[in-house]
Amino acid sequence: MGEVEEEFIQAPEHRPKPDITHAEGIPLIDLSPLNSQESDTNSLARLVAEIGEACEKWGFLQVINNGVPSKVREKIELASKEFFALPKEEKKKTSRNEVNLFGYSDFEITKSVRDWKEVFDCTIDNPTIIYASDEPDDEELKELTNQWPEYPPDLRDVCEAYATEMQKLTHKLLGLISMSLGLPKDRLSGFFKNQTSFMRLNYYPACPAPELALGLGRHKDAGAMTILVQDDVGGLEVRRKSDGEWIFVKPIPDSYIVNVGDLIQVWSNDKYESVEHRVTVNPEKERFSIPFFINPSHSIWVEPLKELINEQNPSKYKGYSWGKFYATRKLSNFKKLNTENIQAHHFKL
Ligand SMILES: O=C(O)CCC(=O)C(=O)O
Ligand SMILES: [Fe+2]
Repeated sequence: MGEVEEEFIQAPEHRPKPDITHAEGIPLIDLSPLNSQESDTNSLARLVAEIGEACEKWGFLQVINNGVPSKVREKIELASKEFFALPKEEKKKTSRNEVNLFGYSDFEITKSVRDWKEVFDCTIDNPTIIYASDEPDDEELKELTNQWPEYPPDLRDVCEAYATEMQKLTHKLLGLISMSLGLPKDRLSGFFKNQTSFMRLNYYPACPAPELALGLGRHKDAGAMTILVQDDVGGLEVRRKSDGEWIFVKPIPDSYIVNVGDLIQVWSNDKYESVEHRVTVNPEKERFSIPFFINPSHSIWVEPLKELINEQNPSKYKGYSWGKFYATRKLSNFKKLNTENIQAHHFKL
């Protein structure tokens, strides 16, 4: 076991399997009905039904003809490679810390095991408002802004251009998800005014012990929804709802992977579940990915949507403050936790 340090080694039951199962099932959804001006009501209704089915059966889907220009994606992928290729001392000039929660880090722990990765985080709203502390009664707020490295000099511009495109895609998807729940198109979008959304550049270096370590341990995304772009190396695995099997998500050029996060699970009162996923590493190849985490305002109280609950389908959650949840999560990056990190399922009734 000497090939990687102890802190990266997963317990035997969480190690990747040598024979990966390829996902035929993760639905591939064509968003072109949204792009044409006079798209007929039938094609839109079909799209809404496909989205609903994917959210219910998989919690994951991939979208093509998504309206995101390839150039915007190519530029951020290139800039990300340039940034992570820099010497560690250079990258560490933008290290995130308890004051600056956004920036570079080579240290993240998921479910008590260290991930084989480096990240660069930046927030979307400038500034982003969050609660200053995780104390329930402390109303003090603080403003978060980004730190940008000197190299590559265009990193800020390409991230901002990418974020603009992701916002457009976010609102298309939130509209489709709302409609698929039988709700007005704009039912969810209001939660995202003064959002706490952020994006991350992920770098998974080649790993000498891919059978022992993971690039990112099993987890669910705590926010509303995530839109991810991955390169052609592959490594993302999703836990299939039907049988709990880990399924490899095959890279598809120009597609974006979308997954339901814990908040959509709560809002939909468990109709759409947030699904576990993880990232395996490769002995020869490094891998890059870019998740865009869509999170509501710190002021949002999270609970099942009233229209979706009734006597037959009572609320499955007690409400919680997104802002306090988020502050607890963000600050926990800088604390050594002996207990499980805060999770949406802790609010289950
Ligand atoms: O790198 C990936 O493919 C997945 C990343 C992810 O799940 C996350 O950062 O939450
Ligand atoms: Fe994730």
